[in-house]
Amino acid sequence: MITINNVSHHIDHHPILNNVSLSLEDAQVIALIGPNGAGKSTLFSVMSRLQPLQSGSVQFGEYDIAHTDSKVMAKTVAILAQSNQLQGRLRVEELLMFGRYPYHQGRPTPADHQKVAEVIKKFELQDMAHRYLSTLSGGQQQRVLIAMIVCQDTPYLLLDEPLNNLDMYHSGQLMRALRSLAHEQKKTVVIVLHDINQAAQFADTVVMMKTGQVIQTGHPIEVLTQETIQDLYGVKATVIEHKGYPVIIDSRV
Ligand SMILES: Nc1ncnc2c1ncn2[C@@H]1O[C@H](COP(=O)(O)OP(=O)(O)OP(=O)(O)O)[C@@H](O)[C@H]1O
Repeated sequence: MITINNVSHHIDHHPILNNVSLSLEDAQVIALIGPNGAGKSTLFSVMSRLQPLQSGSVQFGEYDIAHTDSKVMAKTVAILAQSNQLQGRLRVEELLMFGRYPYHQGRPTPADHQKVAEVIKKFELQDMAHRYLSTLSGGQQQRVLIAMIVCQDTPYLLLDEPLNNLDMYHSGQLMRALRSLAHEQKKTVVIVLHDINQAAQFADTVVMMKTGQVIQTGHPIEVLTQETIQDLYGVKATVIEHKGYPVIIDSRV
């Protein structure tokens, strides 16, 4: 369970997060959606301790982020930030092994090699496993970064806009892989998504944020309505249902 209680955050006296409280069950895919500047990345930064917690509390299972050792946190929460600099002189499999660092501390064991091999297969990276990161396309680099996060094998994963640069095939493949991590391996996956239809199709829970506040939380079919889309984005949309999940069409023409 992720428990966020009354988290507020200011930057230079400007309120960025305003009393955010959330209780999110484990073993599900949670999509965090909302307009640009809503505070999604800031919430992730605070949750993953990239920015200090100014007020309130955040707990991942039994671990309160304010009182948990960094080594324990590294085995509890993994984050993909919105922008990442990759060291080009590393090969793909070396980067993935880097994700295992909290376990091997620089001396990989057969179990670490096995985990890396498993993730390479799951994310269909076999053809590029030996290539240098500098030779990969933007979308390929993004897929490799996500695979590294998954190698970290934490119960909680926070991914900020993981579909950036991914084509239709790889977006769907990634969302399915994340869903299988959540439902089969009982990981809790929180993803910031701008593609509202990916959230509608693949998330178990949607959290809507606007101006630093959570305005709605629930199953996609309950919360992704014409009214909430209008409220969230100021967009007039048509919402239809397909196989039990909503499909949102921008009806401004
Ligand atoms: N270092 C900073 N200094 C000043 N303002 C900041 C800083 N970082 C973020 N902000 C502001 O905080 C607000 C929330 O930003 P944040 O990046 O969390 O939004 P977001 O919901 O992730 O947006 P996007 O969808 O555009 O990535 C924005 O208004 C942003 O301009």
